[in-house]
Order: sequence, then structure tokens, then C-alpha cells
Amino acid sequence: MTLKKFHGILPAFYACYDDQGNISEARTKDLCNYLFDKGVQGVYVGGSSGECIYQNLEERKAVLSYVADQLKGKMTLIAHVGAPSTRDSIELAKHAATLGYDALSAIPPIYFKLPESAVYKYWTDIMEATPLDFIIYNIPQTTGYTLTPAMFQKLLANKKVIGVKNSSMPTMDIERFKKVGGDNVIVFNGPDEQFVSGRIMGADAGIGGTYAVMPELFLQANEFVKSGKFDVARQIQSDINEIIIALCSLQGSMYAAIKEVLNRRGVNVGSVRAPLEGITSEDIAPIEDIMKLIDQAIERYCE
Ligand SMILES: CC(=O)N[C@H](C=O)[C@@H](O)[C@H](O)[C@H](O)CO
Ligand SMILES: CC(=O)C(=O)O
Repeated sequence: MTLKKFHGILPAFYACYDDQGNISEARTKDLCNYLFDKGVQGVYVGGSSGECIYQNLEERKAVLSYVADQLKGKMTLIAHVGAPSTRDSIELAKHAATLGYDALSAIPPIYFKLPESAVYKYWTDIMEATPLDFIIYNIPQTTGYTLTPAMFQKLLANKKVIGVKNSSMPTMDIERFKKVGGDNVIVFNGPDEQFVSGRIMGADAGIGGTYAVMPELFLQANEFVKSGKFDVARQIQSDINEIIIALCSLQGSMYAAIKEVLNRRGVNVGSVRAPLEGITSEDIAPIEDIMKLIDQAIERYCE
């Protein structure tokens, strides 16, 4: 089995809306084309950054279809199918399988605090519904469930489990999951703010919510890590973190800020869906500053 196709920089795909806030096929495809032109290795569709939690099943299925139409055969496609019920997750998983996605992934069950046996069964039931490979999603800060190395080991007994997208903050978790899984398993760095350290601690690749707004910088950071240029890798990470902190410090949500920046970079994907907050007039000046930070960092590191 080759995991090579999962290596590299895989942006988390954003929800693309029209001006009325409906899913837009045309804008979804524009974002696909932009990411293809940037040379990223794959996309993670319908996760947190895809605002999956605010979309109904039909909308989520449509997004999976539009992205596959545009990018199938051009890059690696991962479908996030986590949903409130196992039944809905299975429906999304079967849909992704018919579209030729390369792998599935899901957060653990949300809202009710369920015993670990229920979490295990949730992931296993999704896996049994299709022949696709599966990537566990560990994101304790939003789900309240913490994946342990022991649970990861138990899940790995199922050959469909090829890895974990780890979004917990300790990079030691990455090292532990890699230790349990070894070379046959892929570990993705989750927190974009520590991409470089995550890679050094053993992450093979990255999936991230801010990659698409500055793919050039993450692709370059990954190259610096691969070639052992750790000093400059640390510098680019520091510049990336200035940008992420600025994106998170506006009245509008981080995703609203990201979409405004993307618009200025030539891709209009609309705004965010409530209860996420859109940007305000006071956010415009800081967004101009963020544009400058991105342009300067690209000029500094990517020529
Ligand atoms: C908590 C959360 O959503 N984490 C994302 C996934 O790991 C990250 O990619 C963040 O979007 C990113 O690190 C910005 O904070
Ligand atoms: C990584 C991320 O932001 C997502 O789950 O979409």
C-alpha cells in the first residue's frame, strides 16, 4: 500500500457560498482551480473549515460532488463525513465512495459525551460502509474527545485505518501516534501554527484550515523541513503565525477573514454562514494589513 499520495500540503476546503448564502457550484469550482494552480497535493473537503456543522446532508453531498468533478485525478481527495448521527455519516461516506475519493475521515461523535465504546463503534460503522481508506480525526478542543495512543492502536487493527489527522496542541501526540503506527501509517499535522514543529516531531504531511489562504508559504515551509533547513523553516512559521493571529483577531470569524483575503487574491467564495460572524467595516483595514503580510512573506521565502 502506498501512502505517498497523502504526503505534502493538503488545504482544508472552505464552504463556498453565493451572495444569498447558498452553496455555489461555480464558486466551489473556482476555489478548486485556484488550489490546483497553487500546486497543493490534495484537499480535505467538508471538515471544520468547510463549515460542515452548519450544512445539511444534501448540501454536503453537493460540495463533495462539485470538488470531485473538478479535481478528481488531479490531486488527492479526502472527504470528511463526520455528522451528528452514524446514519448521516454513512450516507456521506457512500456518496464519497461513488465519487472516487481517496479516503474518508471523521471527527468523533459530537454534543453528547459518549463512552469510548460508542466512539469506536461510530468510526468502525463508517469504515464498514465503504471500501475506502479511513483517517481518524483527533480534535479534542472542539469535540471534547481525546484520542489516546492505545485507542489509535486498537483502531489500527482495522486495515482501513491509514492514519490520523491530529489537531491537538501537544506535538508529542504526533510523536506518540507515529510511534504506535510506524511507517505504514500517515500522521497529519493539524494546528497550522506549529506545522514545522509537527513535521519535525513525526508528522508526514499537513491538513490545515489556513493553508488555502497562503498555500505558497506552507508549500515552502514543507520544502524547508524536507531539506533540513530548520532555521528558515522556523522563520517562515513565525511569519505564518503573525498572519494567523491577525486573521483571528477581527470582529468577523477567522473564516470570514480568510474569505475576504481570498477574494482579494482573486477567488470569491462568498462569506460565512451564521452563527459564524461576517466581517465588519472595521475589519477592512486590518485585512489590508494581512494582505501585505502575506505578499511580503511570499516575496521573502518563495522566489
Ligand atoms: C481547531 C481547528 O479548527 N484546527 C484546524 C485543524 O486542525 C487548524 O487547521 C486551524 O484552523 C488553524 O491552525 C488555525 O488556528
Ligand atoms: C483542518 C480543518 O480545518 C478542517 O477540519 O476542515
